[in-house]
Amino acid sequence: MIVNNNWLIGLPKAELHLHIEGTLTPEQQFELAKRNGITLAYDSAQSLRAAYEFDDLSAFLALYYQGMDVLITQDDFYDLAMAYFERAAADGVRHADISFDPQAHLARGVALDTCFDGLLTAMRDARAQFDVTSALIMSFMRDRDADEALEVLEDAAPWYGEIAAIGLDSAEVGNPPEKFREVFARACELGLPRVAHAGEEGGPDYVTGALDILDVCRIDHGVRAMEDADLVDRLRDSQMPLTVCPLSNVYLKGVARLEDHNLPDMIAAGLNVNINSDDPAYFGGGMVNNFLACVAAFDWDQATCRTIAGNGLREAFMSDARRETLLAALADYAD
Ligand code: HPA
Ligand SMILES: [Zn+2]
Repeated sequence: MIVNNNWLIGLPKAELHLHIEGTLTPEQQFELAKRNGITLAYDSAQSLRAAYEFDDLSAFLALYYQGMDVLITQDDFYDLAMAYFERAAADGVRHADISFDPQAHLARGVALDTCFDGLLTAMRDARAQFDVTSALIMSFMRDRDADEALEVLEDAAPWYGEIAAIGLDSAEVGNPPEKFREVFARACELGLPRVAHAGEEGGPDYVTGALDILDVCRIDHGVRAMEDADLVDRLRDSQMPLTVCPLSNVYLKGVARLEDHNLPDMIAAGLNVNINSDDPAYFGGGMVNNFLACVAAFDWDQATCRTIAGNGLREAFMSDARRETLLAALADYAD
C-alpha cells in the first residue's frame, strides 16, 4: 500500500526528541520580538528564514541560541509550546517528550520558574485542547560548565515531580559524557531518568560513554554508533532506544542526502530506533515531514512506518494507561 500524507497524519505517533526552543518559527520570533520590544538582526521573517543554512551543528546552534532571546516571559514560553502542540496535533502526534535548555534562559536573566510555569501550563492545556500528552526533559548544555549544570539541577528541586528526565545537548565534540559524570550521578541519586545526545557529531565513543558513565535510558541521535560493530551488538541486545532525527541530520550536514543516511542499516541491525523532528522550525518540519522524507528516500512501506511509530510509542515517557491507549490505536489503524 502507498504511504501518503494523510495516512501518515492518521498514524498514531509519539515524538521523543524535540527541543521546544527549536519549534520557534521565524514568524513567531518576530511576533515575540515585537511584544517584548526587541529589535532583531533581520528585517523580516523571510530574511531570517533565508539565513537558515548550516554547515554543521555549531553553525546551527549559534543561530538557535540567538533566536531564543525573544523568550522572556511565562506567556512567551506558554505561547511557544502551545503553537508547537497545535502543529504537532495537526501532524497526528499524540504524545511528545519536549526538552528545554534552562541554562540558555538563565544566562539571559530568565528565571527557572518562568520557563517551568509557562511550559507546564501549556502541557496541561495541550492535553485538554488537543489530546496531546507530553513529558518534560530538562536538558543541560554540554558546552557550559558541569558545575553550572549541577547548580541548575539543585535549583530545579521544586519541579522534580514534573521532570520526566534530564538530558544533555548542544555542542557535542570536545564535550564528552565524562564531563557530566557528577551531574548525571546526582540525577540518578534523585531518581531522575537520564537521556543524552550522543553520536550525532561525536564518534561511537560518545555513545559508549553515555551508556557507561551517564547511565542513560535513551540515546538521542546515536547514528555514529554504527561505526563500532561491538557497540551495535550491545545496542541491539539491550534494545536501547535511539531517537534518530533524519531531516536534522541532513540539515546539519551529517549526511549529504537522506538517501545516504544509515537509518535503514540501523533498522536492519535490529536496533530500537524511532524518528523525530529535533528542531522542526529549523530542519524542514515536523513528524509527518520526517516520515515522508524517509518514505521517499528509503521506500518505506506502511509496515515499516508502523514499526517505527510503535517504537516511539513504546519508549516515550508516558503513563502505562496512555501507552496502552495509543498502542491500541496503532494496532487498530487501518491500511
Ligand atoms: O541536534 C542537536 N544537537 C545538539 N543540541 C541541540 N540543541 C538543539 N538541537 C540540537
Ligand atoms: Zn536534539
